[in-house]
Amino acid sequence: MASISRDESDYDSSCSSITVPDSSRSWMSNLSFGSRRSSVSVCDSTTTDTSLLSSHKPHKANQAAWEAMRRLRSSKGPVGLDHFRLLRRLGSGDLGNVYLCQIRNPVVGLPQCFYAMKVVDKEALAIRKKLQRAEMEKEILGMLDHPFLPTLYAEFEASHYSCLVMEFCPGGDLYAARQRQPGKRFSISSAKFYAAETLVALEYLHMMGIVYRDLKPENVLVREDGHVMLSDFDLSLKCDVVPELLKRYLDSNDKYAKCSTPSCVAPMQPVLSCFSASNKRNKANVSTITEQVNVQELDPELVAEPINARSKSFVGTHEYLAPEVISGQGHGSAVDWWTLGVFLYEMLYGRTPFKGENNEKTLINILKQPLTFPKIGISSSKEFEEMVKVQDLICKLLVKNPNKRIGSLKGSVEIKRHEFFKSVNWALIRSVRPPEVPRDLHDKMIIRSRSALLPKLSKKERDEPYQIPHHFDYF
Ligand SMILES: Nc1ncnc2c1ncn2[C@@H]1O[C@H](COP(=O)(O)OP(=O)(O)OP(=O)(O)O)[C@@H](O)[C@H]1O
Repeated sequence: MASISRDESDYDSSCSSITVPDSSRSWMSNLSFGSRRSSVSVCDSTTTDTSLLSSHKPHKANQAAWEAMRRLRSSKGPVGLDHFRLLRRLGSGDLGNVYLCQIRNPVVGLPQCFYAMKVVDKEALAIRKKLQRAEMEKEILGMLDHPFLPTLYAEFEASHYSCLVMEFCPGGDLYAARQRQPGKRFSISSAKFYAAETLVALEYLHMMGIVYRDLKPENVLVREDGHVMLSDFDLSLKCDVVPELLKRYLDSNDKYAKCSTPSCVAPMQPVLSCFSASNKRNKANVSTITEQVNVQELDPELVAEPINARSKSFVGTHEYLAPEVISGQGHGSAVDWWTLGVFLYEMLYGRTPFKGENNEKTLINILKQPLTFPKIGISSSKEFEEMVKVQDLICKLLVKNPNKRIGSLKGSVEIKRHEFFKSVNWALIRSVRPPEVPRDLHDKMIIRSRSALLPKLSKKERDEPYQIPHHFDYF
């Protein structure tokens, strides 16, 4: 599904108009344009800080694609468009086109690697007041260094185009992968795998102060090794995180209570939080709880997620929007836990839980309709047990009140500890064999060549807007 854009951008202060993306179910028209769902955004203000761009990607240190780029940079200086050969278009979105590419002159001693290059027409985006969204995406990509998130290998300008060179995912996205499953539904074990990896990626983003806000199967790409990579950060919210040690008490009802007394450890680094008002309010509430109950002190836990972040932007994808985003009451990292619930539901049941006849009805359903689960065939008692657990988790993720939603107090740890994920070895999740491995399919000649995975550029596509200017050599 394509994301809805009620959009100026999140990062514009002028926020007045509504932008309808060129594909998918739009907020304005309620028309259905196909199987993809578009993202919406209507703003609040945030600034960008390009000084955060990082050139260190420790987890890529031994990777040929990273090394090739490093050697290219050291032999030729700053990387530019001339150093790449664009092979074909992989896809396009609201901001630009993404191309498959290779380094033009292979680096001696290294295999020829594929990259994905996102090309954004800055002039066109400036007219559509979406330039800051693209800038924010670039800034966020530059910060990331995680196995389930894209690596930004290089970024440069070419004429009025901004180009981001990222890791290429040949396995397509999870929306397309779901369509290939029997009944267009993933098995519980496959859904658990994809949800677990996505949760780990969201956890990292939150610790970096990033609220993703646009989780949906279309934005979860599959790498060559079958592990996932979250893509598309143009709707993400970047804010300051204040890591804190949460001193925990077990009250008489065995519920955790958060301490707000001076005995709590001070933030690890002084940061200006734009959300201090809501911080104060939350802390005041908790303080009342701890004073009233009989408590037993437990080991403190580090919480480094933007739990108290608040944005009033209308962003996301209709079927995935959290109630607090629709109502405009202000939202924070809990929106990602809501979308994780919708994501799990869609993977298991082949549809989203609150989908209405049109976008408006979908939004009303999200706010008002209780959550229900369709009946699906269960073949074993083990599967039944798993279904009960995953339904319990989905119920806890799809709590309409964000303050009562799982993850709202301590972030991802609460979700990781849920019974459904009990069998997941979080530390070794990268070593688990994924449900589908594109590389294996390739090796078995089911897919005869790597290019079979990729759409070819038709002449019409070549002539479309956002095209790279003619003087760039494609092939
Ligand atoms: N790293 C990648 N590897 C393979 N394909 C990719 C990669 N990144 C993006 N794509 C493809 O390109 C398409 C457009 O990419 P992307 O979603 O980042 O663009 P966008 O302009 O930000 O889109 P949106 O309208 O969702 O904001 C995706 O749907 C996907 O099919």
